Amino acid sequence: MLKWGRLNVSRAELELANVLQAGQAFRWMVDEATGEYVTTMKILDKEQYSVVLVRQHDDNFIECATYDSECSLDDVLNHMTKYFRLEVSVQELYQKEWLPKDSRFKDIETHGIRVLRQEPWETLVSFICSTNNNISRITKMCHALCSNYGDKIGTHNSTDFYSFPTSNSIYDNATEEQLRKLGFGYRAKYIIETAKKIIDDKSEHVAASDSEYLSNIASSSDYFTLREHLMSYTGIGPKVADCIALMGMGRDEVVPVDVHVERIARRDYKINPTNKDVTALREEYKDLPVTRKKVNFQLDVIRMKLNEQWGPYAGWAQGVLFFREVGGTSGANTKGEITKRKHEHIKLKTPEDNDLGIIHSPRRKAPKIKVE
Ligand SMILES: Nc1nc2[nH]c(O)nc2c(=O)[nH]1
Repeated sequence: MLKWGRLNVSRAELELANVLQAGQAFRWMVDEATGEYVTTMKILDKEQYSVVLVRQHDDNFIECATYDSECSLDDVLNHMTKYFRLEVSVQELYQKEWLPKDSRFKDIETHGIRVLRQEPWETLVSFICSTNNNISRITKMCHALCSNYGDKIGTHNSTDFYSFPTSNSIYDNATEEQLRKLGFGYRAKYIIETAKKIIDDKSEHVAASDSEYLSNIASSSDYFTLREHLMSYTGIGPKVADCIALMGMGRDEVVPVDVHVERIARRDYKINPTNKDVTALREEYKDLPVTRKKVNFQLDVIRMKLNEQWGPYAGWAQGVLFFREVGGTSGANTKGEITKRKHEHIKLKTPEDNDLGIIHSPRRKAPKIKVE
């Protein structure tokens, strides 16, 4: 029998549907009959994964539970408080940080969007999968990694749930050919090479796990050193590195810039990087060889200017605008299907160029894609 515990949080601060399956996290499955979201995670600092459930049947609280009898309800609630970053009030950020600095926020609702604090290793691999990809396919890849190379942790309503595989498990068991067959395309090579490099890095730094190693790097590095390090892995460019820093390492000020954010910056903020801006950045990065090679200087000027515009939680402001810009999302359900759907409470827009491929017309019927 599951025991559910409550976390007091309003829908304005957290709307599960808009946060768990909208481009930040890719392993939550929704049970459409009950509205419960299910995944596996390492509760607090436990080594093992547990099956975790969350639901939101009230406007003022969410409920959380686990099948893991070794975890107390308090452990689950403490863990989920950290995962959802409930110490941060988005309403307060909106009123005190964003609105005073940026009058455009007058017309912007936050829709219960907040930035998650996910496991660094899982975030890193998920965002390697996100390159030139859409949410359906990223979700499918993350589930395929877990069911092929992770450990079975438990079952909920006849659906099996797996751990996210370690770098060792991926490197020892996966081949590039297998990953290609599972639908990873050119990212197959990136994942295997990154797993290998993390294994080498971990052994050099005596870290117990992939995430511990990455957390140590994050906590001892400033933003530029961290990004330089993340971009030293195959398949990680500046946008992916920034997503990992923001959503997997708690770097709240970081603004990932992709086509959507570039469009917002140029269209709504009239940010058009000049040669002078670019030259200044080139000078700043002269001792960062990976950054110099991988960064797109124009986009990096945009990153910097949006960071200045929105302040210490600029990454959260990006999350709100990113969500608004892309308009729709996709997520897995516990029947093993991935379905497209519109965001909660917002109107859909017309798609233009969209590398996440998640804008869709409200009139078009959403296709169902099987998770293998
Ligand atoms: N909030 C954001 N979510 C994302 N998902 C994804 O693939 N990119 C982004 C992003 O830039 N922001």
